[in-house]
Amino acid sequence: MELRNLELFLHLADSLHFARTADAMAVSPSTLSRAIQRLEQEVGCPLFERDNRTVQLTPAGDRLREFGRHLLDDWQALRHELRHVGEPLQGRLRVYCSVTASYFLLPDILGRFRARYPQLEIKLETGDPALAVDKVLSDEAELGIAARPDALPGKLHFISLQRVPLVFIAPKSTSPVTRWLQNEEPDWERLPLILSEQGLARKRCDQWLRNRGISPNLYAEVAGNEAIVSMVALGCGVGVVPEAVIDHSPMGDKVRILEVRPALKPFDVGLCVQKRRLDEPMIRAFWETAQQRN
Ligand SMILES: CC(=O)[C@](C)(O)C(=O)O
Repeated sequence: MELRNLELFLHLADSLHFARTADAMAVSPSTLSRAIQRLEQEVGCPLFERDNRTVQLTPAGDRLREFGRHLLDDWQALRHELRHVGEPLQGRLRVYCSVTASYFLLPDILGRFRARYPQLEIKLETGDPALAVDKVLSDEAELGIAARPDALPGKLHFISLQRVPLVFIAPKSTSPVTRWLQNEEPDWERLPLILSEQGLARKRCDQWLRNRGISPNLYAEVAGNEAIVSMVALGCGVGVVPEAVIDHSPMGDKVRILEVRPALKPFDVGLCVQKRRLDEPMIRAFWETAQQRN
């Protein structure tokens, strides 16, 4: 079956008027008649009932019309898809994450992504991971690495990459805070605390303190977890950070994890993107590369 004949047939099935279809499809009336006859031979039955004044579809014609529309739609879609296969994706993708995430979660995804799409430019912004979800929602970044919020905004897609415990840390060496840590139970009301200024870690810690009726002695509020490790290592106080931040900190061996009960709820760290932007080829390509990891 010739696709061109099918196209002529579909037009005629709508117009039910030979001269109009011949005109609209820029063929002579005899070419149109031959095309329809040919299709009728191929399907083995009449597609139209014609008399001198009217043209009507037969039930077989009706079926062929339905089939033909799907076929042509699929064909168009396939052609569109194939035309872009092999074309290298180009453009710029903005990714936002913490410095820590750029050490341990991003290289694996980014490495595979770069190998596949070398033409794409990645613009990486690092900062407080508490801002990652907002950066993505406000279109300041296409992708972000964040701890999964307790209530994930409906507009966001999230893939988990790693579970990361959220822990209290204290300086290893003797420091002014040591005296508040000598008893089995730290003196929570005196102990200087170094916390994130915002975000999930802060929320979980505030909740933990509240549940135990502790009014904390807040020493510093810090943007980004990396600096919390540094301040704790210097002996300024006790902090709360995701464990991965200690593992990748140059000061990591100068702090120790405090066993607390109940433990803080761990982070589910992953990649987020706006659902509505997943149709964009670059974003989709990154997303698929990230997903293949799991
Ligand atoms: C949320 C996140 O990206 C990390 C790895 O936990 C962090 O940097 O704090």
